[in-house]
Amino acid sequence: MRRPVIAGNWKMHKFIADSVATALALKPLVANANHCEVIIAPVFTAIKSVADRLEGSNIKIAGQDCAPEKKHGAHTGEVAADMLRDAGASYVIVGHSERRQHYAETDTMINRKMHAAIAAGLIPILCIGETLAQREAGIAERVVRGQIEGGLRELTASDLEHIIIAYEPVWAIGTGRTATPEQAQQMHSFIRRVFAEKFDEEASRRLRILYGGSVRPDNIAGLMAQPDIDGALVGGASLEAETFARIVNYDRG
Ligand SMILES: O=C(CO)COP(=O)(O)O
Repeated sequence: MRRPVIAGNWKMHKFIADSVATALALKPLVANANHCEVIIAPVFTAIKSVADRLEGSNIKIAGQDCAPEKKHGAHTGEVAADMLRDAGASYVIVGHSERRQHYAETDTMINRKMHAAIAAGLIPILCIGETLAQREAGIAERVVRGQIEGGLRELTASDLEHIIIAYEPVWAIGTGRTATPEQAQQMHSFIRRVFAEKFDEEASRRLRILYGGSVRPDNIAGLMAQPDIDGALVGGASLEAETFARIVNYDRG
């Protein structure tokens, strides 16, 4: 059985005080959510404050990105994976489409970040997904396969045990246009097949694949009912504690 993961990506939102207030409001609302892992990803500057206030709770912290370098050094503006860990994070989002699109992150760079995250003891959440143009051109699967192969290059079997993949079709992010549960399921099942083919059948059965892109309280249950959807990476709807808690506490039938 794969334990579901519901993660909130706060992107570049919230000052420290608001981050802490949202986290503290969320805490009692998800305290009984034993069916899943609950993760929030605040901005770098708020991680330590949020982590301190959530200590002992069932909410875990993710960074939104990390440096590709493992060793500390002259890398202005970067935050090392072990620094995130030091601040209280146990997960890190890697290769989000906004970083691929707006900050020119390549699969090669994303692969280095995966290695750095794992070396620091963080669980990386590797984001993959095609653009609308790629879907319309009929190359969505080819793109996703390339992102899996590129992103996971030279990871060992034991590394692969610990990663999470998030399928986030770019056309569904922040657009209100969610993939249908069937569209998402189709790609999730493809991702699991590629993973089994490239790596190992057994690990592919344990791999958790999250869906991201306009997830809301009213569409989460339909997505989670699909056999290969193991959770969600939520953007906009994770910013408000009450709304995110409704997603975490989705109707499990
Ligand atoms: O990018 C996302 C999560 O990483 C999804 O964002 P939205 O939920 O706002 O569409």
